[in-house]
Amino acid sequence: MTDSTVVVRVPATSANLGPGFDTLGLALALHDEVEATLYEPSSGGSAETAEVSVEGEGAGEVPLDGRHLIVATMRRTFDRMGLPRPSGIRLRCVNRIPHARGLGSSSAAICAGILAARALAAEPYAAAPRPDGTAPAAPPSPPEFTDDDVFALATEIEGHPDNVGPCLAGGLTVAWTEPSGVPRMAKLLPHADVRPVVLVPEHRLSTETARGLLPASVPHADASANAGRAALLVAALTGRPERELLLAGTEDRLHQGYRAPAMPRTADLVARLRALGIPAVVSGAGPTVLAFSTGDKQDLIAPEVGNDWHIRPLDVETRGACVVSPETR
Ligand SMILES: Nc1ncnc2c1ncn2[C@@H]1O[C@H](COP(=O)(O)OP(=O)(O)O)[C@@H](O)[C@H]1O
Ligand SMILES: N[C@@H](CCOP(=O)(O)O)C(=O)O
Repeated sequence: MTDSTVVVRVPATSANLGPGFDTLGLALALHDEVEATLYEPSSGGSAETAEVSVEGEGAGEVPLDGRHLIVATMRRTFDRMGLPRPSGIRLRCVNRIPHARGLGSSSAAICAGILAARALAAEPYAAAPRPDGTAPAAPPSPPEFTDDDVFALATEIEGHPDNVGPCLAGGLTVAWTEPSGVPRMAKLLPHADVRPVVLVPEHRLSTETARGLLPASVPHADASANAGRAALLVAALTGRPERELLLAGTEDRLHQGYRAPAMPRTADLVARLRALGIPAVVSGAGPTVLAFSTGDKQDLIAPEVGNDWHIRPLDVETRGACVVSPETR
């Protein structure tokens, strides 16, 4: 059986955008690339094997075996598709999205794994034995695994849909959950004058830690304030951006304040930028800061940012995650 390979390209994302906790997200033109191959191990495939190489962000840190997030996600996707797991998965990862900074690296990895597995399931592959050692059934023809299925599985693994939505669809997404538990999203395109700048610190904060700081309930007045700001922000981002509207539309009372003790330098930088009239928020669960640069205030950002932070103006990624053939990489 010949090896089959796909290359998947996935963007960074900035979630929440201030008031849109677990709802709003924006795709950014900073990408990870993953080359995924299904192969038949020379040992004859007595067990599931994985070989991973990583270049760039996370190199020397993430596991290089079956615990790697993309490998684990690929196996889970084969399970979900009702197909036998492949016996060998080889990954070559080129990572540009910083880890644990609030730029959706885990969501990008999960989306990459699901899209790679879906694409590779379309070709014949060597399947691993069942856990009881018996031979797997011949892979049936791949089932229909829709884009909605991809979004639902990625949300299930990631735990929230606001990074997964823009990672898969590109642009600005509004995500919500149906009463049945099914996640949904709507995609919008921000106005071409929307210019995101991310301010990325060296230090990290895991999303899990940041979520642990949130209270179980919030005052009704705060929920109401955020609903109004989130609606305003969608209008401000999709129309010609006006700084005053972006500033008002990026106010939040639901998560940033509660999380500030875990990222005091981020909270301080957001407050200083906002005092200068620059719409700034915590990107995702932090500690990166996302600012919307408007021509007149752009030069005020750099002097506020310390030397150990990277200032990165990034375009909005309008297309989202995609499978590209290895030849056109
Ligand atoms: N490309 C990747 N390959 C393997 N693991 C990854 C990758 N990207 C993220 N991860 C895992 O996810 C963790 C970061 O996830 P998280 O705390 O949610 O932060 P982020 O805001 O970057 O998504 C990393 O420390 C790593 O364990
Ligand atoms: N809504 C989530 C977003 C987390 O984004 P990440 O990029 O930090 O993973 C949250 O605020 O917890």
